[in-house]
Amino acid sequence: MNTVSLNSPTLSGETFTRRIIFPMASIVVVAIAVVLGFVLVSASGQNRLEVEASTKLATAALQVKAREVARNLRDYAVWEDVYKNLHETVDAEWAATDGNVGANIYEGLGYEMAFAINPSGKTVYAVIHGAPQKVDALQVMPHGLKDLLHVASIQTDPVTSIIKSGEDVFIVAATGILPPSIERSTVRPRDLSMLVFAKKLDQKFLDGIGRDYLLNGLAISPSKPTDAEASIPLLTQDRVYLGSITWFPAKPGYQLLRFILPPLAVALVILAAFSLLVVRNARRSTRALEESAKTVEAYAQTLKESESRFKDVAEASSDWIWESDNILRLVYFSTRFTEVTGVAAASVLGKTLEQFFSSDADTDGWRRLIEETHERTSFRDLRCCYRDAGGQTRICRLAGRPITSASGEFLGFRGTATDITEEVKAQERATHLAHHDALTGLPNRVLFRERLNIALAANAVEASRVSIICLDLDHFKEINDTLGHGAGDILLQQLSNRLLGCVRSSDTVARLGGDEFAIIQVGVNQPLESEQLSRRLIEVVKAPFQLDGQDFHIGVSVGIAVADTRDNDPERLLKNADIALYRAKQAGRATYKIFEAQMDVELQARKALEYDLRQAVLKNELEVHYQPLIDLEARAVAAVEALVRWRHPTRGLVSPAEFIPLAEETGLIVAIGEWVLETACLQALEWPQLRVAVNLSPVQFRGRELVETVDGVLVRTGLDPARLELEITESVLINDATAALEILNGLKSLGVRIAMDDFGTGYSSLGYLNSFPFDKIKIDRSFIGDMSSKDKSGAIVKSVISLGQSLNMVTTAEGVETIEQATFLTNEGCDQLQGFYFSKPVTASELTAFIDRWEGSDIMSIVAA
Ligand SMILES: Nc1nc2c(ncn2[C@@H]2O[C@@H]3COP(=O)(O)O[C@H]4[C@@H](O)[C@H](n5cnc6c(=O)[nH]c(N)nc65)O[C@@H]4COP(=O)(O)O[C@H]3[C@H]2O)c(=O)[nH]1
Repeated sequence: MNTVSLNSPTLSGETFTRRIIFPMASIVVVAIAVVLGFVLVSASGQNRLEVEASTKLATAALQVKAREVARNLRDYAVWEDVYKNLHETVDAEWAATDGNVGANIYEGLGYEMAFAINPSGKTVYAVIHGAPQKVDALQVMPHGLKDLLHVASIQTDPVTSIIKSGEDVFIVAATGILPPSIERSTVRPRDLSMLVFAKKLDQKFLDGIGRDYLLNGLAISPSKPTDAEASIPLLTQDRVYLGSITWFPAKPGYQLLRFILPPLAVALVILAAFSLLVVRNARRSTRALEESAKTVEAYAQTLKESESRFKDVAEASSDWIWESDNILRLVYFSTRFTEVTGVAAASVLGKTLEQFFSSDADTDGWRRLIEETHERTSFRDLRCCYRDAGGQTRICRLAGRPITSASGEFLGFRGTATDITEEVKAQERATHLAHHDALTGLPNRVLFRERLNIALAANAVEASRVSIICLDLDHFKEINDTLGHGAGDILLQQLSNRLLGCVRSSDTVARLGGDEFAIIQVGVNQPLESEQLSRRLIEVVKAPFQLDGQDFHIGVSVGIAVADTRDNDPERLLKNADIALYRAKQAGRATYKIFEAQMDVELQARKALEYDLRQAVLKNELEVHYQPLIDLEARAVAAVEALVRWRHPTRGLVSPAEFIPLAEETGLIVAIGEWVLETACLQALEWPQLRVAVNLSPVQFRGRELVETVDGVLVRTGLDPARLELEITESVLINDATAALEILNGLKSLGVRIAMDDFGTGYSSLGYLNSFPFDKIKIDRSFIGDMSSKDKSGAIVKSVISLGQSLNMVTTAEGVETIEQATFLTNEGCDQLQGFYFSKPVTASELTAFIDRWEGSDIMSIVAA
């Protein structure tokens, strides 16, 4: 048998090389390759995970910002005043007023552009950098805006997109202008005007996101991102590529490589040199056996050094390395362990993996750790918890693989642990932001809907225990307008705390947007508990709010809808609560209403009537009737009162008492009032000897343009202002006396006459008669009707007539129906009579016939007869 001995003179260099050097060199090369491979894979894995995590974070950040734009936009789009001033009529002056859709959009909310676009696609209002401009939005954003508007017109909620304008990229949100008082189903989507907000993705904006979300070097790049950058593409609605948002993610893997690769390279070079040397020596002579032995020793030493270098490098990485024995007891930690955790390795060595690592509530990492280690299989990316030296729970990501002996015997596990506590916290922060309102910290609409779904799912089996309580602040806008948005924000924060103080921990208080709040209440005794809560809410909101060191009072209207176990649709429940809220507001605010099916029926009927009325205005179904006013001194017709009528295609002639309140509520009265005024003035040209009286609604006094409107009508029709008499009621003066008096003085300066209508029915403050020189007092017909049955009414009529005489005002008695009333009023010195006794309100041609009939004769002979 051939034996090989180191001392054997027969061992040739070739044999030595073949038997000793090649196997050894191969082992070393393979070992280094394995280590190198492991390090490279682990480094690139770490880099990839970092890029993935930061990409998710950046995407979530952009979505949060887009939702913020959409939320802000929605707050404006559901605002009644925006509907009135940018859809029904276009009042650019109103819109440009700070606090409406003017400079505050840029200065307060930071939107570079805002547009209102009417249903035909025309930009009716634009504000750029806070200044109103006459531009076409579709030209400012030629690519993408049209598509976005189309999508917005078929969506209930605002839609957002990335759109390029010139060289700049914007987050653009669009939605239809539609206040909650109008049911969406009654309006065709293409008839809605669109409100558009645009937020520029400029460097300042990106720096803000970068700071909030810990993203380094966030920027917009039109070209392809470099390898060092992570990116998310910016795509329009129709997926056109506009560029990318790029940033520099941390590269923990590269750091590891920087430490590991140089010593490994050195080891390789040394190994190669050593191998060459050994081979050359072996070839030369067997005498080198002794030297070879030394060389082997040196080689072993080099390997050891290499290992120790690897160990040093491993210790320098941010992760720590652990090892367990075959019964899963921890037997080794790299020194990084103590540096990262603060825990002395000795205090943990000997504990099992299960004893040291514990479960992370959000993942099943720990359970998998138990399974994988018992299965003796490799694992990675397991999220587990451990306690640091301070007893704080930290989260780490574990990777490990089994160690086996050459014979395949299981020796234990070896692996790495990465502390990801900060990364997890950042992700949690992003999730929180997406579900909570940034100002108040309350759940936002998204979380509210999630909780509502959960509550209703539980409710389906238990009984009707869930209710939604919708709240809307009364007069919040005035606080915002007078004290500014900062004060409004403080008020909302104080209010949130008060609301939270009223509910149980099982209830949810959410801010749905603007001054809109909603509560999910779970109670056993509904609707009693909701009513009790609503009373409490109204009480706590009534208490004064401290703003700028002063006390401010607001109120809240509350709408309640209780879930029905048979019908658990959250959408419908919210809508019902909204309807109840609307009814609460109608009922005089600072009150609550519980939804009843009848309310919906009434609301639908009201909406149908409102729709018909809008159509009536467009289809010219309105007409003006005239009622004569008899002058008792001239004993002839002195004036006519214009009274609007609606000739409804199916209902016939509808009385103004039915539709004027609705027209006032919806603002339609402004257009109707101007039309009546112009029609009556034109008609009056045919009755040159008569004055014409036209009713003005208190709503027409809210806008400041009434004087301009009346002046315009007088100029257009050419009617002598002295022949026009405007009738107002006391309610005009009650709302805002100072502003109303300013408008009345403006009207008076045009030369028209002003009459106080329905005198006696309101507050009848004599102060009003003092503060403004009315030309006429009209005694309400209720007093005239009661004169015969109640002495008191007769006395009131007498005193009003003498009041008019002493203030030098004409007195007109309305509603004269009998000869007795006419005789009494004549005897008491009343100046004018109006009523069915003489004529009902009739068409213009019928009135002409009436005037012709009495032309030249004493009309009071009717009374005498
Ligand atoms: N029972 C009885 N009623 C009499 C008699 N004489 C006149 N009337 C009614 O008394 C109302 C007088 O108008 P008003 O007090 O200004 O009260 C008006 C006015 O406040 C409002 N209104 C009518 N037209 C307009 C309009 O163009 N603009 C505005 N803002 N309001 C209008 O609707 C109210 C009701 O109008 P109408 O139904 O036309 O009712 C008219 C008229 O038909 C009578 O002898 N007996």
